[in-house]
Amino acid sequence: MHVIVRNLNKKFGSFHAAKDVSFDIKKGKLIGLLGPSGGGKTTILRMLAGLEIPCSGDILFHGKSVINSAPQERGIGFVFQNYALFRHMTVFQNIAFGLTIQKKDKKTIANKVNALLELTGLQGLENRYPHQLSGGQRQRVAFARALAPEPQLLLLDEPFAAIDAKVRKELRTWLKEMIQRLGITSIFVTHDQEEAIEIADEIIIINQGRVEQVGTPMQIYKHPRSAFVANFIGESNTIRNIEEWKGFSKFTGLGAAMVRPENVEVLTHEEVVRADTLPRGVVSNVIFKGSNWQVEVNIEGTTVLAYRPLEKKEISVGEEVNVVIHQLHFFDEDKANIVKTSFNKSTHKPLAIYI
Ligand SMILES: Nc1ncnc2c1ncn2[C@@H]1O[C@H](COP(=O)(O)OP(=O)(O)OP(=O)(O)O)[C@@H](O)[C@H]1O
Repeated sequence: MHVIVRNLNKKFGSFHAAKDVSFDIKKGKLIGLLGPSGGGKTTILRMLAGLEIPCSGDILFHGKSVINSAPQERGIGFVFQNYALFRHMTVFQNIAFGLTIQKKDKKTIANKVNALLELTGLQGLENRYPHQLSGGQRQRVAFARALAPEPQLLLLDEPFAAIDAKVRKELRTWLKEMIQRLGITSIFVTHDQEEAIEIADEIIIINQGRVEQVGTPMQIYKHPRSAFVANFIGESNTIRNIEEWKGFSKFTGLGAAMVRPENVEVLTHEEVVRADTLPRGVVSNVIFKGSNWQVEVNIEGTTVLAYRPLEKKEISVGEEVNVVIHQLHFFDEDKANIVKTSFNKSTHKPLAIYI
């Protein structure tokens, strides 16, 4: 189902929980609504489901407004974080619930439930009650139950929040494959950036009731539109005084710079060609991360995180080093600027290129 959300507003008393929220979701996409706690993600999901009435704005499914449609008329499946299975019903009865409500005949129900048991890998567990299942199995039942009435849109509210880390990872991959296979448009709420990056086709970043940015995980990581997004997605360094660093005096007046650790190169005394043209600092921490070293360097009072390849010489705390900043982000009210630096190989003199 193609979903269009236009200028949705929701107030709870004087509190503005959703502010002019707009986005489009193409059919079959898996979308992550990502943002800090209290940002308004669940409120947006509930408005899509018809469980919360917006103060203004519109929601279109297949190009038709559903703003006045009741939840049961919207063709939506729901999966919540706390399973919300019926405790007194077996797995079979839980999955069959929506079909029973629709008054489908017994044979149709049995066929559908059996197909879903197979799809979700729950065969053999159909006669168990929820308390006889693991957290991961319960969440699969919740998923199968939501799918049974063949919804056109699946809404998942923190579906993995109550599940331990290892099973959670497995379930994420499972869910992504399942949704791809079924081609059902799905929106899931999470405040876990890793989860969103791993499984979403597109991410909608929500903060303080507003859409901060919409894009693929890669687009958002590489081109964050605001300092908030840059800090929320991935690791980043905020450098407030970069104009005081050697070679960066031309960046006066641009405000804080944001730099990703992979764009900071640490050079030891032996590796540097012209130390006098580059910022200089002292290594304050080194952590072995399996695939690289995480190095923290104190430069002009700011601690900067950098990644250092394992094939390079090991660095020690207290060592004096130089750093090359390959890319920086600066944010204005309504504009994001990326600055790539190109270095003269023999002098290391930075030449700024704005892109
Ligand atoms: N029924 C309500 N009455 C009053 N305030 C509400 C109501 N529902 C939500 N809110 C407020 O709206 C804001 C957004 O809540 P919402 O649950 O949508 O955020 P969220 O991003 O989903 O957060 P979380 O990740 O913690 O679930 C919060 O400040 C919340 O307290």
